Amino acid sequence: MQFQYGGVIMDVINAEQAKVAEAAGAVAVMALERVPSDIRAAGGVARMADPRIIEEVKSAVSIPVMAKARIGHISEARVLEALGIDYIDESEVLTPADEEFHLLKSSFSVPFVCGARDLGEAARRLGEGAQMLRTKGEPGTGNIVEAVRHLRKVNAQVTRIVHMNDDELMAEARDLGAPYDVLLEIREKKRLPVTNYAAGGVATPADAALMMELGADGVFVGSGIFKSDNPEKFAEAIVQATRNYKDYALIGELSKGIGTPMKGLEIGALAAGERMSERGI
Ligand SMILES: O=C(CO)[C@H](O)[C@H](O)COP(=O)(O)O
Repeated sequence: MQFQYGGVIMDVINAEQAKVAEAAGAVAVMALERVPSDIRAAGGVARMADPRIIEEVKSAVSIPVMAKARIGHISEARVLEALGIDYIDESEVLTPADEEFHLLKSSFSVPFVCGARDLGEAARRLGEGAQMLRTKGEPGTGNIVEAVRHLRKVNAQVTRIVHMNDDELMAEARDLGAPYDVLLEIREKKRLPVTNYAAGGVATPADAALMMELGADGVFVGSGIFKSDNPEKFAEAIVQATRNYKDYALIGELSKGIGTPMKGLEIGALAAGERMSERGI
């Protein structure tokens, strides 16, 4: 299953939030225990959500339901597969279970989305069988700067390999730590072979529009909606802004009096080890 161009996927922690997301026009919801800014605040180990909550979310909406498993946590992923979830996010937002190996996603019947900061990470996740990508950004910060950095980087690297000959491509595969056949496919298609949504730090309608402007196929939003002071309004405005990202007058209207966005975090203020995007590379 590939998600539509211009779609928004929203993190939700219960059935009530899932209904808000569906009513706003989200193309899918992501069930998790806490949104990333609350995961940061809580500290400790972040795990797969309670299956009961996942089932409640599944019963509350008719759009696809995703859920997160820890990186390399084969058993969490198998449990989610058995629950009949539509997509699994092998996510750096949760505490990694395995610091060396990602899941062999091609051995599952359920599709996976994975995060990447650059083309090497993206190609490795595709080589393992991911069927959707997302640039990582820095989740739970409400700060778009890392999402911009990662999206620009992946796109620049794709553009670079489109112009390479076969010898150059093999050396690039070596340098990126990327499977050669995945790079061949990207060169042939002149883009990533799967849908790539931007994630991590989208906090306003204009942030979502910026991701589309920079070439994302859609956006993931978690904290930016449910840690704002008006989740319904933010959810609707972010969906509209993502779909109509070139309609700047509309985005201005959507942003008027929308309320207070989530409080953001300066990336430089994060202590060593607090960057979720550095997990699972
Ligand atoms: O991991 C995710 C995507 O799969 C989260 O949905 C996303 O990163 C949320 O970040 P934020 O809370 O900053 O919107």
